[in-house]
Amino acid sequence: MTTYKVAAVYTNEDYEPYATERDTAVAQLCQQHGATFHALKDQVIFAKNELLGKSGRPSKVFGSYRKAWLEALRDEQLRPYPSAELYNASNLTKLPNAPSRPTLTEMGFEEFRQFIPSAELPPEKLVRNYHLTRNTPGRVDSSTRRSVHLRFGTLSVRELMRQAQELNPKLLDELVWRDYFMMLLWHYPYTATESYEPRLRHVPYRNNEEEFRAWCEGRTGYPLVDAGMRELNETGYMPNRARIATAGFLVKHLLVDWRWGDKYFSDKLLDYDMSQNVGNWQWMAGTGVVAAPWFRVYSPQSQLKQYDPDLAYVKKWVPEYGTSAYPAPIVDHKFARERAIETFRTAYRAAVS
Ligand SMILES: Cc1cc2nc3c(=O)[nH]c(=O)nc-3n(C[C@H](O)[C@H](O)[C@H](O)COP(=O)(O)OP(=O)(O)OC[C@H]3O[C@@H](n4cnc5c(N)ncnc54)[C@H](O)[C@@H]3O)c2cc1C
Repeated sequence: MTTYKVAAVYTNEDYEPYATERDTAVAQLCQQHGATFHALKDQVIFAKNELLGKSGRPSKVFGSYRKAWLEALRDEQLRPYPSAELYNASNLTKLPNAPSRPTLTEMGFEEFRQFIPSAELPPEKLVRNYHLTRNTPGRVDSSTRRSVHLRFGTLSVRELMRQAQELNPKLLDELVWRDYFMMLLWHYPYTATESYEPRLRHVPYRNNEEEFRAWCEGRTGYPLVDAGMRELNETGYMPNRARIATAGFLVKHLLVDWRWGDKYFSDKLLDYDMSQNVGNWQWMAGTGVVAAPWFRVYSPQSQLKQYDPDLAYVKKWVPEYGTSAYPAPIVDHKFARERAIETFRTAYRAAVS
């Protein structure tokens, strides 16, 4: 600002609390220097205030939000922006004495070889079958694997939405969830670190560190949970069905605060996105703006039978399953289920009275 005469600053809007604060500070700086500041919509189809309920607040029912989303959708909203054409040498002005762009190493990144799915649109066949395959973590083509690209903007959400709109409404639904959680985080930034549901802010979690470590390392003796955690540790990815199983198990079976799990996922997931992670963790814990009922405790064994009946997923990530090297269950399901319901119920009732 002091070196160049800046007329305007353009950026894409970002809803994370830190980003909101940062952009507010930059906007103020621009104002002080007579430059205009423009934060534009790019990462979502409908921005934070475009689809509010009658009360002027976000709807707390996903079905109502989805209905409004679908009704408001116009073809042009799913058209890709011509950014590749506009971003060319003749459109860019070279600043005299401009500092060179820092390299990734200079920014503190280290090289780490890891599988990254293609940034192209997923194959048509996969998208057509998505509703049939999405809950089978043992298949490599069970879901699109595009979350990391949506996270970093290396695939346009508009293009993926358009493909989903043409080929598979279930996939479109999942992408609408993404818009929804982004909007919720902007309106309720405190939910990044606090339960939305005030009656569940004082659940006496056990937070047993040894059990937490066993969960992190995939040593709980529940194979679907262990497979998910081991895949996460090794690849930085975990299929949605396994995220549900591992998150539910941590909060309900082990009674560990959902924030511990949220933090662990944030350290490990390549597609980590605060709005999606917090939204989903609070959903699983029963504490969110939208949430599964707090008394719902999934059985990890029933989930295994339902979603990995031939053990394809488990065999891939937990090769010692079925041998004496595999640990016994860290806690009995029936006992843990009753303990979780009782703990949550007591906390809930105490907060109400
Ligand atoms: C506890 C927990 C934590 C999660 N943390 C994250 C996270 O940090 N980042 C993240 O992108 N997703 C997160 N998810 C949502 C979901 O698991 C991933 O988006 C999905 O597994 C990514 O794989 P995919 O691209 O193959 O998804 P697909 O099934 O192919 O879905 C396509 C896209 O739809 C969106 N989507 C799918 N499922 C969901 C969902 N449940 N909520 C919101 N959007 C969804 C994602 O953008 C995804 O890339 C989390 C889910 C749970 C249960």
